[in-house]
Amino acid sequence: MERTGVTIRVEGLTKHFGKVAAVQDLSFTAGPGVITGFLGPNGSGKTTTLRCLLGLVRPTGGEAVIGGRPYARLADPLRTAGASLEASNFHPARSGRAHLRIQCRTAGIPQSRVDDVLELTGLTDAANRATRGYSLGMRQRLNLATALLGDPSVLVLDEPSNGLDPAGIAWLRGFLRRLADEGRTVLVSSHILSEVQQTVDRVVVVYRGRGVAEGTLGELDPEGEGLERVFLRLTSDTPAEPAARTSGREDR
Ligand SMILES: Nc1ncnc2c1ncn2[C@@H]1O[C@H](COP(=O)(O)OP(=O)(O)OP(=O)(O)O)[C@@H](O)[C@H]1O
Repeated sequence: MERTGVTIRVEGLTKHFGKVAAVQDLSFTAGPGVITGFLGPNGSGKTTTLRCLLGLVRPTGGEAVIGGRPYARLADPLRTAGASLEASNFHPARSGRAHLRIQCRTAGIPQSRVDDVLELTGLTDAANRATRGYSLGMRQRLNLATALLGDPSVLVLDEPSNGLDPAGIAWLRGFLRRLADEGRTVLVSSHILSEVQQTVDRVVVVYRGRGVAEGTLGELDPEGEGLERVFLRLTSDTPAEPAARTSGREDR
């Protein structure tokens, strides 16, 4: 299917929760056909940024837009951007299939998509089981299936590998690659660079709410010192990076 690329753009994004500066003047882009890793340690503002992008949290300043518009002003939001944020609370007695059917009905998406996304995410065999019996990995797959219902051009996935076993992580890698190869924009958050280094093309690294690096993996590690070391250096209090040195402190 021919897709027109849709770019994610975050510009000067700032979000304060009371005295906590969760995100501070963060700017980056994520473009079509590319998997962008959004990386940072716990509490560095990743989820808050993704929530701003999806219109779930109102920024204190700056903007986060999809195809030039805030999520709330997209003409066809579910067909433009699909999201999976943290492990959702599915109704425990409802089957995966029933959950997806309800989502379709609510969003005006044809029910025929349910079987498509079950197949795509490898959940067909478990589709009629109640979600209370789903493992964390199966819940992640159901989250992904839900995000894909509208066949969106943009996918925003918060820690999608959480709960997946090694085979599941390998599957996710190939799956995200296919989605990007179809021309979609894929933004994936993670705690650890080494975890996603085989999956992503580019990374945006945040620390204490601020952007500290953006580029391809090669650009981030020109000296070949190892991505794990680069990540730890960028996201520690060692005064190596100006952005890290000037960032505010907040408590979890
Ligand atoms: N609703 C909220 N109210 C108050 N503080 C919040 C709220 N949401 C997030 N924070 C704070 O903002 C900071 C950034 O949190 P956020 O969840 O965005 O980080 P994260 O990088 O996604 O972390 P993790 O990897 O642990 O999920 C943290 O200090 C967190 O405690």
